[in-house]
Amino acid sequence: MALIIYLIVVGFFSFLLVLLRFLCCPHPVKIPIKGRHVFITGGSSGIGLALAHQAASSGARVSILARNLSKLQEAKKAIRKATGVDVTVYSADVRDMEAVRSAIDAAGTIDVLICNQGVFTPKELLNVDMEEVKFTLDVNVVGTIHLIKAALPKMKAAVGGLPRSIGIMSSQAGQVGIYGYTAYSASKFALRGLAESLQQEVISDNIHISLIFPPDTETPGLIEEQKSRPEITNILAGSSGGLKAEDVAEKALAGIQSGNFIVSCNFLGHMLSVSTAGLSPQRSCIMAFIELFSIGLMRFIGLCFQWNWYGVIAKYRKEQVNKSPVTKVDTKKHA
Ligand SMILES: NC(=O)C1=CN([C@@H]2O[C@H](COP(=O)(O)OP(=O)(O)OC[C@H]3O[C@@H](n4cnc5c(N)ncnc54)[C@H](OP(=O)(O)O)[C@@H]3O)[C@@H](O)[C@H]2O)C=CC1
Ligand SMILES: CCCCCCCCCCCCCCCC(=O)[C@@H](N)CO
Repeated sequence: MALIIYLIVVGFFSFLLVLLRFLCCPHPVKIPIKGRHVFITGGSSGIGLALAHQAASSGARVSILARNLSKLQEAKKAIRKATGVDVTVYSADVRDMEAVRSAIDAAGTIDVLICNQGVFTPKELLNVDMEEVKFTLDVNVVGTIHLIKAALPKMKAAVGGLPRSIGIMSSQAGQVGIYGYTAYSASKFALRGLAESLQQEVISDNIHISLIFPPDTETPGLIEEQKSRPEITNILAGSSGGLKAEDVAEKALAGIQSGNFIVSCNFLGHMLSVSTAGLSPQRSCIMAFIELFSIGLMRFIGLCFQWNWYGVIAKYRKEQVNKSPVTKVDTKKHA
């Protein structure tokens, strides 16, 4: 009897795995980077610089793009010193379509395009002026669209041969909204819509999209951000811990090379990705299997996180009210 139950259970799960393997689209793919052209934006600092180092030491031909030429030259020198590889640098602002187009035309066909540039000014929506909101959306979203539009024709035209990839750097704040990230989260969530639609448009050209979701990562950008980040944002963003730029670069490159659509960088990140899987493509039948059986539990854990976060927000609000005598009197008057 026990043997029969065992066989039924094993048979059911094996059948499910085979079914998922058939269902999961697009199918798994491997994207080699050795000897191929990897073009990284924001490659002069933080995560982009770490990506450039690692791509160069994996034997790729690397190009990096950013605005500041002297920072680019510095990065080039550091990468040459560490790896012996000479990267090509392009100075351009991703907000400027013409500048992007001429950099990408000069670079030649790209095998792996990593749109990693990004800006973040954490502030409550009422404290951020429209200039800053538009700047964030322009660099993070419109800039990424400029890059892809400029690179895609040549990537598509290179028919046959090895698969190509477009990596897009989102953030865990592109999977869940976080206090203080109204503009930033809007920009990072936008990249998901872009990535999901684009994957359908380019799959027939053997081009594969990876969307990367890092937690707080030690970079010059984060140091700058932390000078003015609201305390509540610090606490909420801190829920996912922190990583070094090298670790994020390693996860991102591994995810790109495995052709994963969603690339998470730490354990909570994997949980976050399962709980926000939605209708995004899933190439791995094993991951689909895990999602199928754990999404309910992840939703429960997610609700616990929200409970904790709303508690933090309420506590800070109360402290603020207590600190300000005027508000205190006002509250009493209205009670
Ligand atoms: N650090 C973190 O905690 C996290 C970061 N991320 C994301 O990772 C990416 C990289 O972040 P991080 O390494 O911290 O960033 P940094 O601030 O350290 O570096 C940003 C890079 O982008 C370039 N850049 C900025 N604006 C433009 C522009 N308009 N045109 C071209 N290049 C530009 C910068 O060069 P220059 O100024 O010379 O143009 C620089 O090379 C971003 O998309 C960010 O949102 C996601 C999650 C966490
Ligand atoms: C099952 C549920 C699990 C839930 C886990 C939730 C943890 C979410 C934390 C979100 C952190 C956002 C950090 C953004 C970092 C960033 O992009 C800035 N540093 C700007 O660069």
